[in-house]
Amino acid sequence: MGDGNSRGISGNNNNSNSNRPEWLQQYDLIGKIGEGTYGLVFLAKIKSNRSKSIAIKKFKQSKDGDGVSPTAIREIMLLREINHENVVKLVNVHINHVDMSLYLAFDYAEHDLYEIIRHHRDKVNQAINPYTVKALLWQLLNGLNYLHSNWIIHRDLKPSNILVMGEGEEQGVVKIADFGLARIYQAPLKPLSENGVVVTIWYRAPELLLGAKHYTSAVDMWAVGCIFAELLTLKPLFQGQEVKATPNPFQLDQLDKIFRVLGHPTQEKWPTLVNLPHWHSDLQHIQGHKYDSLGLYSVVHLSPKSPAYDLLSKMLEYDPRKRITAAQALEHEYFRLDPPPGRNALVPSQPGEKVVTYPTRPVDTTTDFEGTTSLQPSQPVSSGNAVSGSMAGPHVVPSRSGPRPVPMVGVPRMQPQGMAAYNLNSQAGMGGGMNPGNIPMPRGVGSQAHQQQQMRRKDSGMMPGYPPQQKSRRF
Ligand SMILES: Nc1ncnc2c1ncn2[C@@H]1O[C@H](COP(=O)(O)OP(=O)(O)OP(=O)(O)O)[C@@H](O)[C@H]1O
Repeated sequence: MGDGNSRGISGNNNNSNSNRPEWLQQYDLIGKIGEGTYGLVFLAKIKSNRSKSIAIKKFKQSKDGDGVSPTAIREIMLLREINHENVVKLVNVHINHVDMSLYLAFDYAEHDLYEIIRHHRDKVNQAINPYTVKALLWQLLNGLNYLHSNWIIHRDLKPSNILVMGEGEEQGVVKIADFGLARIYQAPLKPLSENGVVVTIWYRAPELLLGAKHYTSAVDMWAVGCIFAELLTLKPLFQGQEVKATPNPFQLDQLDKIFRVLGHPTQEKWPTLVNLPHWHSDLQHIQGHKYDSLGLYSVVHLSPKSPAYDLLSKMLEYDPRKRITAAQALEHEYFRLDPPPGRNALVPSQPGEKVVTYPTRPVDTTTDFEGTTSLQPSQPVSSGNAVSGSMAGPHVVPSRSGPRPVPMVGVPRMQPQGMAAYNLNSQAGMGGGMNPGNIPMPRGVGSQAHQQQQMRRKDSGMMPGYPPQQKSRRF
């Protein structure tokens, strides 16, 4: 760890030369890159290696001010063991012991599927090429197969959680983010959905919507099916409207959207359906209404005989016990046909095919780690401190007066057995204090980025301007 704590979690260890916690001093904060259900995500640079970008996820406190429980910390420590090319690496864990707020530092990825899909739909108005779709899907399944083999169910897979590396050695490599956090969220960190933040239900499996108490890795495969369809059509497959005043987790409109496309689930096809709480409780809407299937193939514009359609329909199988697994999906014929999936998903598959340039992440430089302070852009400083374009995104950060010390007391004494202690000292020097202001930035950039991030959170997916439906194709 950056603080030399071999247990792999940093807390209040202060540098003797400074009253700032050591872990903060490893980073130059660039700005906020996103806001999720549980907190804010920041882009930072490691001071000793400015080509290395880090995404720091700060978990907001719940209204009750609950902190991080030992159980949550144990879960996080386990996540540090996870090591796979298609899963985003958790490189550091920091706890502010004063308010028990939690900071997780991950490897940074420039793109995600939400932005890639949006770029094709709203900017270039053209489908994602078949090779890219296949390579993205294969890598997603590869990472998921690894997580499932390690008994980790993601539970919240959606396009914004599927990251894709930008320029560099790993360009075009998929990284699954936010895995395993659902278990940490459960308690004691309460989701901000209780505070009015929108939580996407579009990728939620029908067994969850119908109140299944025990669920399996099949819930992730349902989400992969929805994402696969969205990569093909550039449009979310099942866009239900979330209703707050409804018995959790029952969402009638979401089920309605699913049933319209796939038809009404039957006990014949899904024998354990009758055991699900909401199948019983809502006789009028769920059992009473008989849906005629629109036909999935007509919605995704695939031939019902195509391997792509075959794979998709196996991912969207109602009965979770019959749904295809990640390991089985990787063996599917779709991946054996031309074009085969590759490591860099963002290169064209055909010679002469146009390379799509995706925009870099907008960075809101007006928000600091506390998530509240408005930073005033001021004098540009020496170019030696400027962030290089490709790594830092299109925007740079305003100067600001100096670091904001986070008081830290007491580190929880964790004794995780057999855990690889990650020593950030090998990557990041500890010299100097946090100095997020040393990077110049044009005025106004931060607020634009903030607006864009807000838009993204509010994006209901019902935006006008979808391109005309793609023609059927077989691949
Ligand atoms: N390691 C990372 N590198 C780059 N961007 C990241 C990284 N992790 C998350 N992000 C981005 O930060 C933003 C917020 O992420 P976060 O996971 O907090 O929320 P979300 O996935 O949008 O929503 P929710 O928390 O409700 O699931 C997203 O745009 C996401 O793509």
